[in-house]
This record gives sequence, C-alpha cells and structure tokens, in this order.
Amino acid sequence: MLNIVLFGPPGAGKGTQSAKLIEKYNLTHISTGDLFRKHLGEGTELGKKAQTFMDQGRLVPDSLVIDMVRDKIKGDGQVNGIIFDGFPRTVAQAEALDQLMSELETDINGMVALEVPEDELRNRIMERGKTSGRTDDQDSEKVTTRIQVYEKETLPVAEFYKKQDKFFSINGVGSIEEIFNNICGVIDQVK
Ligand SMILES: Nc1ncnc2c1ncn2[C@@H]1O[C@H](COP(=O)(O)OP(=O)(O)OP(=O)(O)O)[C@@H](O)[C@H]1O
Ligand SMILES: Nc1ncnc2c1ncn2[C@@H]1O[C@H](COP(=O)(O)O)[C@@H](O)[C@H]1O
Repeated sequence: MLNIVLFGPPGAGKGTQSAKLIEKYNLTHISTGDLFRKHLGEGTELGKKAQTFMDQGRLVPDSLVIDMVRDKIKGDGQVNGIIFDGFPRTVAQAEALDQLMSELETDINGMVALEVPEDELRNRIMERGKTSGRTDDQDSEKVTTRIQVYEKETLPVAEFYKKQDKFFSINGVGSIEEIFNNICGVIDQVK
C-alpha cells in the first residue's frame, strides 16, 4: 500500500491536489472535513456532534475523528493506498493513525506539507467561500480561528513525522500543475 498524509493549513490546496493524486496513483481519498460535511448533510448523530466545533472553526474531539476514520478504512476493504487529507490534525490522531496502519500491516510512507503564506490562504478561502457553501469559509474571524488552531494544535504533527524521517515540504504557491509535479516527485521517492 502507498499511504500519504497531505498536510497544510486551511486553504493550502490539499483537496485540489488529492483529487489529482488519487487518479494518478489509484488511491482512496480520506478527507475528514469532507466526511464530517457528509454526516452534517445527512443529519447523523456524528454530524450533529461535529457541527458546533466546525461552525466555530475548532477541532472536533479526537475520539470522534479517530472512530470515523477507523470505520471508513475498515469499511472500504482492500485498497491500493490512501491519501489522508486534513487528518491527522493532532499528535493523538497521528499516534492513532500509526496504530491503525499497523493493525492493517501497513505504514505511512510520508507526509507532504504544502507551505502557503497566510495572506494567500485567506484570499483563497474567502474566494472559495463565494461558491463552496461552507459557512466556515465566509467569515474572516472563523478563518482566523482555523489558522490559529492549525498553528497551535496541528503544526506539532509535522514534528511527529520529522522524527520518523517522513516529512517533505513543498511550496504550495504556484500553478496547480507545478505543485502536483513536485508532490509526485516526493511520492515517487517514498513509494
Ligand atoms: N495552487 C493554487 N493556486 C491558487 N489557488 C489554488 C491553488 N490550489 C488550490 N487553490 C484554490 O484554493 C482554494 C483552497 O483549495 P483546497 O480546497 O484544495 O484547500 P484545502 O487545503 O483542501 O482547504 P481546507 O483544508 O480548508 O479544506 C480552492 O478554491 C482552490 O481552488
Ligand atoms: N482531523 C480532524 N480533527 C478535528 N477536526 C477536524 C478534522 N478534520 C476536519 N475537522 C473539522 O472539520 C472542519 C473542516 O475541515 P477541512 O479539513 O478544512 O475541510 C475543521 O475546521 C474541523 O472543525
């Protein structure tokens, strides 16, 4: 299996690049944000529990996220590999993912981090908010909270993968194609 964590702040381009990567490498896409939005749309209990946190731009509690990812992976059955997008977002989630990978007798090949300056992130998110229907995209204060939460709670996850020699940084500014080619360069190295 080829398992990649696509990492970066809100608006860095993880979803955009994931769509291209799953096609090229025949992988499964697990975006915890997309999964929560699906639960929200279907009005499930999990969706209701996640909504308050998502509306405020805060992280959904680890136990809910980890159980959802475990169910998704086990439910998907045999796959070629997985692109994780927006997960893990805390060190506890990263530890749980390692545990999950070992249960499946596989491992994370690498983390690819998209680096994008804050001004550019804000522009991208506010632009996306015009059409995404995401309430957390349309309010500048919520965007600020999401970026602060990323810096405080999520950036330490990069250290977790650096310690395992699995961290690769990519410039996330430029054309989508150019960034894609650079990510593929890393994946071809770790696969
Ligand atoms: N290289 C790029 N240059 C300019 N805009 C981009 C680039 N890549 C993606 N975008 C745009 O920026 C916005 C955010 O991209 P995307 O949704 O892929 O980010 P994300 O990291 O998945 O965000 P989030 O974590 O908030 O869901 C989208 O509107 C997308 O079209
Ligand atoms: N891995 C996650 N941990 C906690 N909370 C999460 C996680 N993934 C998504 N969320 C919640 O959903 C929104 C939107 O996520 P995007 O990745 O930006 O689509 C996020 O702000 C959290 O509230």
